[in-house]
Amino acid sequence: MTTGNEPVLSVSSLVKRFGDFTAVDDVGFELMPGASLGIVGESGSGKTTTARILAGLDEPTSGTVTLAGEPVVSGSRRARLRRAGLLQMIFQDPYGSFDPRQTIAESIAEPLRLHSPELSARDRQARVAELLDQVGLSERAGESPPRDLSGGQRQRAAIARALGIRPRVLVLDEAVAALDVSIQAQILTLLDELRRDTGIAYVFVSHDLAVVRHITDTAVVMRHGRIVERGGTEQILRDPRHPYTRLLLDSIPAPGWDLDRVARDRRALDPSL
Ligand SMILES: Nc1ncnc2c1ncn2[C@@H]1O[C@H](COP(=O)(O)OP(=O)(O)OP(=O)(O)O)[C@@H](O)[C@H]1O
Repeated sequence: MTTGNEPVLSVSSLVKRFGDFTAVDDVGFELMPGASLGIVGESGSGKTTTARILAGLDEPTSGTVTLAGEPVVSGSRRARLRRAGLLQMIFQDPYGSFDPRQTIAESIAEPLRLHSPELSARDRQARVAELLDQVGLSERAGESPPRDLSGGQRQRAAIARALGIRPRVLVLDEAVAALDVSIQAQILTLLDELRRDTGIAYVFVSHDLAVVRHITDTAVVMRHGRIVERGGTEQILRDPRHPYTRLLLDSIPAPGWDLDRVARDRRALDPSL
């Protein structure tokens, strides 16, 4: 078990190769209980591959992941269950992860059955009701199949399902990218509240710096599989050190945005372009 002073998640010297191609190159970071870390970078920078390794969906070529003080090992069902109990992942579009034949409430109950077999049917039902309430979904939404829910409601349902087993870490991969801006704001506010109320920690993968600014305290910037900058999110965004981070910031359309300058800076960073 970890205490408040030990990281709930440690990632060290992580490498992932696909054939000759290195998608993740010597990545390391730590996450304290209740903290929120952003992983930012352009498409193809290795963010999703890193997130998938954390969740056990991909095996690293080398490197280690330690969760709640325990080195993560792959293999047995027991080990997978243990990892899932500590760390859950939320994707951009959770639609495919819901069984279309089940109601949302049934989908939320499923992991409880697996991870908390001691719960009676009645207690499980009560826990599902509590989870729906926690993420702001009505009882009626709980009785609906996933197709009847909006994108924002489905993301709330995915969060409820992930929270059910009380994980220590939630990895969110572009979790609000597919939502309208106003719905994005609602989900981000919900995530803020949940973090405050439960002490859960987030790894928040996003290409959207405005979103990362809202939801994270610290961030790492990835480029070509490597971390090129790390630190407090506000500080990185206010005073970026690496030219690539500056380029990411300059690429956000804003009043006075200079497309030519962005293109020039990009060529300076990547002469092959
Ligand atoms: N299974 C795979 N086989 C081969 N190459 C892969 C595989 N998965 C990812 N890659 C490559 O690894 C690189 C990093 O991909 P990754 O999805 O981690 O980046 P990303 O920063 O999350 O980008 P995006 O936001 O577009 O998903 C990309 O060049 C991608 O093509």
